[in-house]
Amino acid sequence: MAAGRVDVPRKRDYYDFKKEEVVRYKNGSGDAKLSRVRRGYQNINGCRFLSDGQNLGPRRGDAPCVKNSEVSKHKDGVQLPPEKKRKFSPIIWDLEKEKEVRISSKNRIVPISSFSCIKFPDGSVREVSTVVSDGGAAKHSIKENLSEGLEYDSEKPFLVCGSVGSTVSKSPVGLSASLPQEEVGVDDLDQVHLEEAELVQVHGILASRWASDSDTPRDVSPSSGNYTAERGQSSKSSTPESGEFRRESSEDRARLSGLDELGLGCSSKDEYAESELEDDVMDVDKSPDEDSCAKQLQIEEVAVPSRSMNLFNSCRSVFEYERLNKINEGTYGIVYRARDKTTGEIVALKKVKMDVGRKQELSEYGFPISSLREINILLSFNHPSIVNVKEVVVDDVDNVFMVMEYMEHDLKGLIETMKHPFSTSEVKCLMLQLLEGVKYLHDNWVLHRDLKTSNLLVNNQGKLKVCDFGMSRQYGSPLKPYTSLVVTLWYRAPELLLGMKKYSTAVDMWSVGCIMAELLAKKPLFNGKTEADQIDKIFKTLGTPTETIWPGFSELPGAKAQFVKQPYNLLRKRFPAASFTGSPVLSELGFDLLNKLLSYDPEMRITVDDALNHDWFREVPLPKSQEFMPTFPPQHARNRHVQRTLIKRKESGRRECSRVDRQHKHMLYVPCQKEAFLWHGCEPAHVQA
Ligand SMILES: Nc1ncnc2c1ncn2[C@@H]1O[C@H](COP(=O)(O)OP(=O)(O)OP(=O)(O)O)[C@@H](O)[C@H]1O
Repeated sequence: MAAGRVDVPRKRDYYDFKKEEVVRYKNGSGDAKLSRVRRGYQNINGCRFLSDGQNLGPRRGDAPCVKNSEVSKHKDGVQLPPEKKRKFSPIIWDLEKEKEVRISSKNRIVPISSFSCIKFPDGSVREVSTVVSDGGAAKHSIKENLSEGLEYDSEKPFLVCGSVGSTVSKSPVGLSASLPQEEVGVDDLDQVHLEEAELVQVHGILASRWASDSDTPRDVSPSSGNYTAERGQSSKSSTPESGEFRRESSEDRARLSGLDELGLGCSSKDEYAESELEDDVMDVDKSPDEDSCAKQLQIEEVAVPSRSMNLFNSCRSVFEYERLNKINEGTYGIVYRARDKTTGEIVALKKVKMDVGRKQELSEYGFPISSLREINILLSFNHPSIVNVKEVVVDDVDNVFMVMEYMEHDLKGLIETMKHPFSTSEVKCLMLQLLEGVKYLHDNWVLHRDLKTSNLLVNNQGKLKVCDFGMSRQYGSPLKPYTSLVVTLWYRAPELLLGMKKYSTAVDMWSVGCIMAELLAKKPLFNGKTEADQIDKIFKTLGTPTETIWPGFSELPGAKAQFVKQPYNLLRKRFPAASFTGSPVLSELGFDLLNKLLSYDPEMRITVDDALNHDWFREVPLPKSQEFMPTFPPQHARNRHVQRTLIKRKESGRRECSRVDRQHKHMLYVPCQKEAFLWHGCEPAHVQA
């Protein structure tokens, strides 16, 4: 944690129920703090205060109260999120800027200019517009002194504190640094798009914690390309950046060099860090000056020529890799195993699907937004429990591939093929790694929103990594309404099923609970076929919620329906302490954790930090160490086994695979697809999927 920063129990600050609101107030000293009014008390820095000032202390399970003096403050005394460690900062999507930055799917050229507000060492904030035309040197002008009327001195170092990025491209694909906030859901892509487009109307960036973070600094800075990489893990960046995974070309460098001469860059890392701090505060309490800066600049943007930058232009070619076999296919990507021709390293190549269900994304933005989000987030993240994306490569027909570290299995496939469930100590090992990954996401203000066993990769070294960030998004304070059409049905939290729009990290924790149960039982916990069926299954096991156990439940949009009346929580029956019937057994502590992960009230649901500290991980059997985790034949080998079986069948004259081995059903699933057969020189006509 950075000096002066304090971890705050965020989930308690950002929920939005009818009876409680996240509010900001200013105390006598002018310090603005996040607080919440609920059930007669305010939550300030983790302590509950009655209206008469009496301190009730922290809530059950909360960390001790934070003293005011310990609270990290910026100039307005606003609490700051804990320091985040990243490879570098992700792009921020700004719906407000959508029109300016929208990528035309036809010509893929987006005219847009960039600007920045700069903060001088003396504290004054001024706006600088930057005009970079193709091939031309950068020109910029100081539009106005926004705060104190000080003279601009280009010799002085300064900090850049806010901007709207810009980017353009020609082939193969153009991407914008300021991308809109629409969501891509699993159920109905278009609907999700429209829904979030409507809901997240204004201030895409500027209104959120992430919003006001600077991007143009790096955008316009000559060191922009290297700077973020250099900062590496030490950067808690909540900043949008254009061209993050772009390699800086000599042309770009030349184009940007003029900015350097004029001092348009961060002069030191420390200053940059300070500027980020500034941004967080600006985000929360944006001054009219800053507002006017933004407005002014929006007008400016229309008029000035654009800077042209192609994010994928200098990507390596996919032909640097030898494609070995198809691993799996998801909704948004086809994943192949491949070998780096130069190093011989085995990698996974995820080809971004540009077709199915993505028409609207393509016509609107020229590139699937969910894939861009995934690329952006994964490139910026660096954690042992998050799949590592090494680079992005392109082919000669505009296909984009993510090059990821190769993992032999996904948990879903493993669970389906294993004869016996994981042992308790193996489940603990996997759960700890999963929770570490989720903690990293939540600490970095990202919701995964699609945690499920098929998105958890496992290798033969016993490592677990979270993948598939197509549904993930950044969140902040205050919460904004997001689509509830997220998370694959079986792992979807009840608040999402009931239509809550302002949700937060608890949705991921529910999914973690479902995953824990699945690991123990070797089958999904709630496998509903429709949303109604899913709710029904949850209520039948956990009991129908009431206002008492879930305050605010009855006010949720979906709560008006007639639900099954089941007054008891029957979860323990499915996970007894001892069993003679083959049910998965779970100790008191294990059940306590599972029960807390599956709490109805998202506010009461256990946080990732508390889950990681749960005593279940400290009781025997202790978590197995990774090196002692069982190994399994890799998926492609299992697929090859199935291929051989199918080819044999073909050779023996059988026209169809009439008998599908239940145990290997999932293996058959992949090779039964046309592409896999063509790959292996087979014909799909001989196989029934
Ligand atoms: N790095 C990897 N190494 C090995 N296999 C992988 C890797 N990444 C993904 N896979 C396999 O590909 C499958 C699909 O990947 P992924 O979930 O990223 O695609 P998707 O199209 O986003 O899927 P979804 O339909 O869940 O949205 C995974 O379930 C896993 O089996």
